[in-house]
Amino acid sequence: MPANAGRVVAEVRGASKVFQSGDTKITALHPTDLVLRAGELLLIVGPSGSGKTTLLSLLGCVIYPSTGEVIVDGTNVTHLDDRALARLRLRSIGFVFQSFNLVMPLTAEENVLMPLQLQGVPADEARDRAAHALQLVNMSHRRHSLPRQMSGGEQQRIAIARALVTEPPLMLCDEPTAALDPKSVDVVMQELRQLAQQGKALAVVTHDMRLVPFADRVVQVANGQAQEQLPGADLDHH
Ligand SMILES: Nc1ncnc2c1ncn2[C@@H]1O[C@H](COP(=O)(O)OP(=O)(O)OP(=O)(O)O)[C@@H](O)[C@H]1O
Repeated sequence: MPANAGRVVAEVRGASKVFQSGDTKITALHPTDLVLRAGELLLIVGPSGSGKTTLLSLLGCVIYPSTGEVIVDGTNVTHLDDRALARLRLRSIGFVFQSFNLVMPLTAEENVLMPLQLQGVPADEARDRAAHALQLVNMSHRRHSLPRQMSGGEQQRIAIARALVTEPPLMLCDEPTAALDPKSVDVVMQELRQLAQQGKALAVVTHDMRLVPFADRVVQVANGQAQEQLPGADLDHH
């Protein structure tokens, strides 16, 4: 077990989100409490429009809560300005998306180098760290490939390497397997599981109930209400 296992990496305390569009207010998420610790993979499931992405966006410091607090990597983000929030995201959070979001004209290695270049890491050190990240997702042999020369599963593993190269304690994944064939789903989820075992905290939003066996904990969101499922509970299949 990694030394940091059990450390609280992200916490949502009574956080809610209300979106105002014209005269109407939409409560995307009712007040929610959630603690995410190092060493665990949390799955966030629920039907379309239920509030999953809103919860992930709060954890990701992409939006501010309407009420309550969000604490990431020891920092209460509620009162940070946009720039401080962006710095926190770059330092503490790795994002993985459904559509990989790789930069197409760049090689796998160049994509993984990008966050380090943004952080101003010296070139030699950056190359070593990118090589290590590619090794962690077993993609060293494809470092010179362009995204279009790789399968969806391979591209997602490069995206995971890019997310973890800055060594963030928190990784947030939005439908990371939605564009993948079943075999690649398995490979990608194994990679994410392994990262949890190495001490990262991961939250994964999905519609896909087949991912449940890879999770340590499952939170189900319905109509903006998040509820933690007890292990072995019979989950609604949406
Ligand atoms: N920027 C916004 N402005 C107004 N309403 C929003 C905004 N973002 C989300 N919503 C609304 O909040 C509710 C929850 O949305 P959210 O994206 O969190 O759902 P979701 O569970 O992630 O859905 P999906 O699985 O389809 O991505 C929805 O009713 C949505 O229309």
